[in-house]
Amino acid sequence: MNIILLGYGKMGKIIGEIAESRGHQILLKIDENNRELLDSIDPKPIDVAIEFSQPEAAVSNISWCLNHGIPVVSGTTGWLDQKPQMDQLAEEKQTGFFYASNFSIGVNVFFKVNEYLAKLMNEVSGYEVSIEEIHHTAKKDAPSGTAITLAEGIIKNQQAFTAWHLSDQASENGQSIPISSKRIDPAPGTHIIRYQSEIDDIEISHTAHSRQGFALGAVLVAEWLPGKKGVLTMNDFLSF
Ligand SMILES: NC(=O)C1=CN([C@@H]2O[C@H](COP(=O)(O)OP(=O)(O)OC[C@H]3O[C@@H](n4cnc5c(N)ncnc54)[C@H](O)[C@@H]3O)[C@@H](O)[C@H]2O)C=CC1
Ligand SMILES: O=C(O)C1=N[C@H](C(=O)O)C[C@H](O)C1
Repeated sequence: MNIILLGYGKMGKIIGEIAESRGHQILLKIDENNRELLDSIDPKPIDVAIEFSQPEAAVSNISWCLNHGIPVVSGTTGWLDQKPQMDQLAEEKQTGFFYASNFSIGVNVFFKVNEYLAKLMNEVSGYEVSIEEIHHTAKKDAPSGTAITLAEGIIKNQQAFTAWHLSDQASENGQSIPISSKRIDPAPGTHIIRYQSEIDDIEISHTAHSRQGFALGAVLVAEWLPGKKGVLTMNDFLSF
């Protein structure tokens, strides 16, 4: 497959290595310093784009791909207020658009465990829920996209919650899940869900040991996406 990388930082570099090791060709590596190359490239040979850039760059990168009919896998976090516009563009252009806050297969198992635990905890009283995420100090957004997905998984399954908030900011109401964001090098990504009561605590966690799992997941999705149309998610890709 012919791949272009939009964003060639920590993630783009590992994705490129994994893609090449699986026999794919990287036609172009775009970062903030060579973006003008997109104006002159011939889009026809491109099978798929993989976009891991920065919150402020995601929308223009994804729009460029969809407007040229190029399927795009995006993992950039921190821009989701504009996702509805990108979803609409993908449907209009009938081009595959796949976003996930976390491409690690292990984290996607963890998302399901979180939803199941939230359902169980809906039936018991006396516990307070909270989320903690720990990432490296270069991370630009807080909370992490993964922490937001975890919060959404709890909100979907627990009547008591309608929102989330950063724990160092005031919450608008009592129906909001606190998320604490810690920045400690070199943490690639740790997420913890805690239910605490007077009597005991229940805790589940996922700890990434490197960025390998995120990058491999993105390449596997990029191999699967070409030929599919419109908005797709991990629920379409995974069989569980
Ligand atoms: N969904 C997932 O599984 C994961 C998502 N991420 C997210 O991916 C994004 C990138 O993460 P890292 O590689 O660690 O960041 P990084 O800071 O190492 O790399 C970002 C890259 O984007 C480039 N860039 C900036 N503006 C650009 C533009 N207009 N067009 C193209 N490239 C541009 C920068 O030059 C840099 O090369 C972040 O939003 C992060 O939260 C990170 C790991 C896993
Ligand atoms: O910026 C990162 O590094 C990561 N970002 C993603 C997020 O915001 O959830 C995924 C992963 O945790 C690493």
